Amino acid sequence: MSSVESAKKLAAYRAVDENFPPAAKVVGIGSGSTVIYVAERIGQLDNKSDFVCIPTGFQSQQLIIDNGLRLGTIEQFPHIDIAFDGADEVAPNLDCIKGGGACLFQEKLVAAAADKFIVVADYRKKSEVLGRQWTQGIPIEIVPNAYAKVINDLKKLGAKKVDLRSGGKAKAGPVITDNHNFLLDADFGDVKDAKKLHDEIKALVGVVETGLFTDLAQKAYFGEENGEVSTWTK
Ligand SMILES: O=C[C@H](O)[C@H](O)[C@H](O)COP(=O)(O)O
Repeated sequence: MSSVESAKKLAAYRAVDENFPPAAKVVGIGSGSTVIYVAERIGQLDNKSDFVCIPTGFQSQQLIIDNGLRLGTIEQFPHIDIAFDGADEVAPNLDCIKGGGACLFQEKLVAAAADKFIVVADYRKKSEVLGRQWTQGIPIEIVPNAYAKVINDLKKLGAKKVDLRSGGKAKAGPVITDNHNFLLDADFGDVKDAKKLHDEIKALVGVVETGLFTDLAQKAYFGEENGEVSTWTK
């Protein structure tokens, strides 16, 4: 296993071991490559028939099923005890950039419904200022036919570059999210006030949600290159 992969696993296992409430009834499962290990660890619990897991997208749903966990929906269980998720970049105040894997809307829905939101990541995600490590831009989910207007709006707000995320070799044309929307990646450089920028972007007609997660995470676990785990707490 590479050092990055083992860092992800260490962070995920430690986060579950230290935070999973014994009496949990509803648990949010995020998306991405780090959360794979969260689902794996939760799947090793003896009491896994005692709680349901709420996914944040298609991949997350598969993780829940593949690890023998009970699947529920956010419509059935709008109050979540604890949610675990990865991040593309994390600032010391626990503001995050998320959505590198196109799952940001359902991730934010689950995080906002959770009493406790725990971030798991490897050492590359720590950042003094958002926008410095994750340089491809802030992921923004938009209604498809609004893309040209929202690109213009984002440039007026100060974005240096805005890309409509493409499917690359896997799909000609834009990435389609689990909610059948498009994604923009907007490069604002250093993000000094994530809440303010989120509010400005969210106010644009056509924007569904932004990948700026502010005031949501209570603790972040980082797997380090040397095999240790460090934490940041709000
Ligand atoms: O859309 C994807 C999510 O926000 C992921 O949680 C994020 O991209 C981090 O993923 P990974 O754990 O693979 O770095």
